[in-house]
Amino acid sequence: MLKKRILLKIGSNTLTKDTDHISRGKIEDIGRQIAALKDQYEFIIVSSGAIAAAKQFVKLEHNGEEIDVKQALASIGQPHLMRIFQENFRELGLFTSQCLLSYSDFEKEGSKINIKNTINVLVANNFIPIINENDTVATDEIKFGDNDKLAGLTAALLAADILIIATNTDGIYTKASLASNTPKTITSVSDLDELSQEIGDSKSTHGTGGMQSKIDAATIAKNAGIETWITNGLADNFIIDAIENKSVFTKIKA
Ligand SMILES: Nc1ncnc2c1ncn2[C@@H]1O[C@H](COP(=O)(O)OP(=O)(O)O)[C@@H](O)[C@H]1O
Ligand SMILES: N[C@@H](CCC(=O)OP(=O)(O)O)C(=O)O
Repeated sequence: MLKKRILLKIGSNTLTKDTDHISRGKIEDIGRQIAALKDQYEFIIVSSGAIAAAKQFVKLEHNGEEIDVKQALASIGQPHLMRIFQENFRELGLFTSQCLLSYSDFEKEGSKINIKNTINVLVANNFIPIINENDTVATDEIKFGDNDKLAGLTAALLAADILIIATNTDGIYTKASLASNTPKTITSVSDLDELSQEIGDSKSTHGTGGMQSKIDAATIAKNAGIETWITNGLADNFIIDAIENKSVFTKIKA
């Protein structure tokens, strides 16, 4: 049976479960679901969380918002993040690998071919590629920190069937419901311009992109014929529940 390919993007807030620490429990929850689904689905992960991982181990002299400090934190945290993935996934019989990519790589035909070939070899050999931005070389101009777009570009390049963006809300809420503090999810939509009208510019503690960047990622996916699901990664079993339609999330049709 031909497996469906899922590109799973995990935001910093999902990985930390909205705390100051990377949650081993959440990484285990994700691994357990991937293991349960592995006969029908193959997974490629885009994971944020390098900066969040570093903050749990170090306090740099300048622990500010400067781009070079964030880049240094990402460099410190990325190996810790990968170690946590590796330790938890190995217990479940899953193998992981790391790919660090830059936006500029998606502008070079040669690099795109290499990314595609490498990841296809990894997946064919049952390794789960875990992708993050190559934060050391990223610059302000190419919008450092926004892994949603990276997930959209990767899903398109690797011809995923579904792009799942895990965040800390039950998908995208209507603006009116947010204003009245009774969040109501937009469950199915195909007009992305209409959807953008519903978005506020708020972000959560560790997040960088906010909801608009998830819609930008969905736009890239849609143009490549890929459906996007925006799901609540804080919930246990969120991937399987979305597949089985047991949870409330936003489906952006291709
Ligand atoms: N219409 C909306 N529905 C849901 N969340 C929204 C909406 N508009 C803005 N947001 C904000 O987007 C945040 C998710 O994006 P972000 O903080 O970047 O998280 P992540 O780390 O998962 O990428 C939500 O926590 C919320 O504050
Ligand atoms: N690439 C960096 C920043 C990514 C980030 O925070 O993005 P997101 O949580 O998807 O809004 C990291 O791994 O910490």
